Amino acid sequence: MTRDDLFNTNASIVRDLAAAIGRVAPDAHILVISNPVNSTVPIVAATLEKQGVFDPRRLFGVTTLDVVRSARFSGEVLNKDPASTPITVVGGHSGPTIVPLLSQSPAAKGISGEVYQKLVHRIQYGGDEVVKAKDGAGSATLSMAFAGAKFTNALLRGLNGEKGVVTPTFVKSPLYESQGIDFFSSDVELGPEGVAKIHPIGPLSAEEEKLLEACLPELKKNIEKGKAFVAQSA
Ligand SMILES: NC(=O)C1=CN([C@@H]2O[C@H](COP(=O)(O)OP(=O)(O)OC[C@H]3O[C@@H](n4cnc5c(N)ncnc54)[C@H](O)[C@@H]3O)[C@@H](O)[C@H]2O)C=CC1
Ligand SMILES: O=C([O-])CC(=O)C(=O)O
Repeated sequence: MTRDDLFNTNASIVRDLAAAIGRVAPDAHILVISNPVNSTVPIVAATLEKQGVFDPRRLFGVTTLDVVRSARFSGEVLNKDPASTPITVVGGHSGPTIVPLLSQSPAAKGISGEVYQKLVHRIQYGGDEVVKAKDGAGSATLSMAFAGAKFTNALLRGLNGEKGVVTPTFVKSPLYESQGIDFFSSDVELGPEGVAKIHPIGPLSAEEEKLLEACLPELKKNIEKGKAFVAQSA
């Protein structure tokens, strides 16, 4: 079971929730956790667009668990407290679309070879590992609660006017729009309106260039699938 398999169940639920939000709370900030995030975020956007109330500053796909896993697993490899190994993760939220930028971390940039390959694989497939282990009984409940709270707190700090609150999140983004990929996760500064500034992804290592190459076509498919679902909905 991959996150994309959840599409058939979750797409209509997310669409209907988005339509209700558009009707009764069009100014709400919407934090989407339901999978597949790469498709459900475009579904929310397209639904709100249909209603004429979409504000891209207020819609977020929660990819924080990938950031939490990256810090945790890198910390294990380096034998360091995860708090001291923060990692930016860009792209989307499923397998090959999850691109951890270890080269940008002073602590993790030296990890290489087989250890690097295994670490990246574990970050990309950590969620699937949990889903398999729970064998039909749900997903990463507690760590998602932690990640959801972490992202929500960051957003609330930004909304309250705190400066310099920056974290990766999957938003409507200009970074790869020219390639038909108009949603992307990268570091985003959060401010009084929600999205204040979308940061570029910065310098990549040769390995990360390859990871990004694998990410983009998959992400494009996932986004298009979400949009097509709303276009076909009555
Ligand atoms: N973004 C992320 O990093 C993560 C996303 N997830 C996603 O979060 C979602 C929930 O995961 P779990 O809590 O493990 O699943 P779960 O199966 O334990 O819980 C799903 C809940 O949704 C309720 N539900 C079903 N249909 C509904 C409807 N039409 N309206 C309202 N509620 C409804 C069910 O009664 C159940 O309580 C899944 O889509 C999962 O893939 C989970 C972990 C991490
Ligand atoms: O795959 C799932 O349903 C859960 C998930 O997103 C994760 O743990 O990252």
